[in-house]
Amino acid sequence: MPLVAGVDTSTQSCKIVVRDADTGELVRSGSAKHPDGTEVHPDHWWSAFLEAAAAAGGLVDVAAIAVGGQQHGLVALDAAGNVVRDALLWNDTRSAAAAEALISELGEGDRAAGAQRWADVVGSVLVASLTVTKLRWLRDAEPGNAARVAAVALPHDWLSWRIAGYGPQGDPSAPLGPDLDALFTDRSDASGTGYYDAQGADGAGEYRPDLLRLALGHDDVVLPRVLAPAEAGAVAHPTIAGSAVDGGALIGPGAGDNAGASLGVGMVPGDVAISIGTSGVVSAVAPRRTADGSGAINGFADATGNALMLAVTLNAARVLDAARTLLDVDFDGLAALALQAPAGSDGLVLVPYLEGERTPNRPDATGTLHGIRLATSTRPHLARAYLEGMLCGLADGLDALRAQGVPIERVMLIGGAAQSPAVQQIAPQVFGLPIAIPAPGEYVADGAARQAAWVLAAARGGTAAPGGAPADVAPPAWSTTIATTLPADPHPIIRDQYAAVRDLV
Ligand SMILES: Nc1ncnc2c1ncn2[C@@H]1O[C@H](COP(=O)(O)OP(=O)(O)O)[C@@H](O)[C@H]1O
Ligand SMILES: O=C(CO)[C@@H](O)[C@H](O)COP(=O)(O)O
Repeated sequence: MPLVAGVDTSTQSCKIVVRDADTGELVRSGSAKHPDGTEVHPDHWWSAFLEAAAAAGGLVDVAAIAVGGQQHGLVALDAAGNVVRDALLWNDTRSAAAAEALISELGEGDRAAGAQRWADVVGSVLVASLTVTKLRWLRDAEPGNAARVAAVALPHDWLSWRIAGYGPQGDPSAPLGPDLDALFTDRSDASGTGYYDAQGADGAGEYRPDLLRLALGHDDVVLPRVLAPAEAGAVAHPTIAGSAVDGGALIGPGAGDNAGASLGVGMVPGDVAISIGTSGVVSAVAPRRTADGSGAINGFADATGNALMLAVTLNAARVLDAARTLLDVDFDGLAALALQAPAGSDGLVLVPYLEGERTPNRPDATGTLHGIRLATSTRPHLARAYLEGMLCGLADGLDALRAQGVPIERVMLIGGAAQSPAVQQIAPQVFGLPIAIPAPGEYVADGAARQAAWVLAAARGGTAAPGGAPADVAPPAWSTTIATTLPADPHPIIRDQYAAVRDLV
């Protein structure tokens, strides 16, 4: 019974699951919080990882480990392996103007042409979330830091590198030192940078140094090696994981968190996952990505060789956190209040752009509460309006997927807020579709663990560690338990009144 570990270094926390590689059975788990904010020193991710590993009973006995993580965050390293500044996260909107500038430059002044060109080349129209826009912001706002950039990594790449024992020069927790060439990543996270074409080089994927140079002003930069789906990138340093296992613990390529979740719940074409975590994500796998010039759909890669289409909102679980603070209730209290008000909340509508918005691209927008009257000035109406507004943003994402011709046969609801009974009751009303809710779990970490088991199987098959994913070793067939299936319960009024207000913002 070999054990594998999966890590989710997400926006709000680090979660680790240890599973049986053969059966997928959960053996133990742990988690630790990340600090708030859209700008974070990566050392916090490292200490949260160590704390979560300790809470999970340690990692000495795992034979393989893989890391899923929040996408897009800019981890810019200097030649000594130090970060040149705190990492700018996916939900930091300061690079919105940089995104517009890069779009215009690729379109030679024609925004629509530029937007389509970015979508054609890297799968996505640029918004402030994407790493490439943060590099342009750095070039313009902090030229000294931009000049010092010797490598650009993403949160999951950086954490995998640290687990392998690399890190800043002189740091006792990084015995192998700052070898930048040892950085590695996978297609899914690389595809969210804005300088990686997941379908280029005859489908194998390739970096676009020309786009990196356009953004940063130089391309004298190490980029993490992009591994094949079941390829080991390194062996974990024995002080961190695998010391009790022959040969040490293999480190898998890892994944962007949404690709990790897709692997964790076992998504196939026709499945759509709606994740309500810090981000709201509507995602679907497909054989090839679309190139949506409207920008609503990001054409990323998944962790198995397919494409992963995503519509992402900045305002999801934290909208509900804000409602809890406002109404001074806990999770159950918020759900109970929301379910006391009728569908449509008697016309009270929240457009929930509490942190600006990414889809639609309104980085500077603020939220709006519309339709407030004496009769709707109640705690239940307010609670329900917050829930409905947040879900309407995701329903727009579903429409955008449909508009790209992505088939929607089964919808699964995941992420922290999917556990809310009010979300579970109101989501089928807003989406108008039946919804499957997997048993509560950490699906990004589970996907990473499944990848680790895949890497282990491939290595034992003798063909994939390191050097390439063998076509003959499939991901282990772990099953996902669907805890609840909810029938469609369409209440069109909710989306109709939201649509009437959304564009007034
Ligand atoms: N029962 C619940 N009702 C509503 N929100 C919840 C509930 N449980 C957790 N959450 C919210 O889910 C979020 C964390 O979800 P998660 O998917 O772990 O996020 P992330 O991966 O972005 O860190 C937090 O904002 C938390 O408040
Ligand atoms: O920006 C995206 C995807 O494009 C987000 O999904 C981030 O990857 C953050 O994820 P969570 O921490 O909310 O899970």
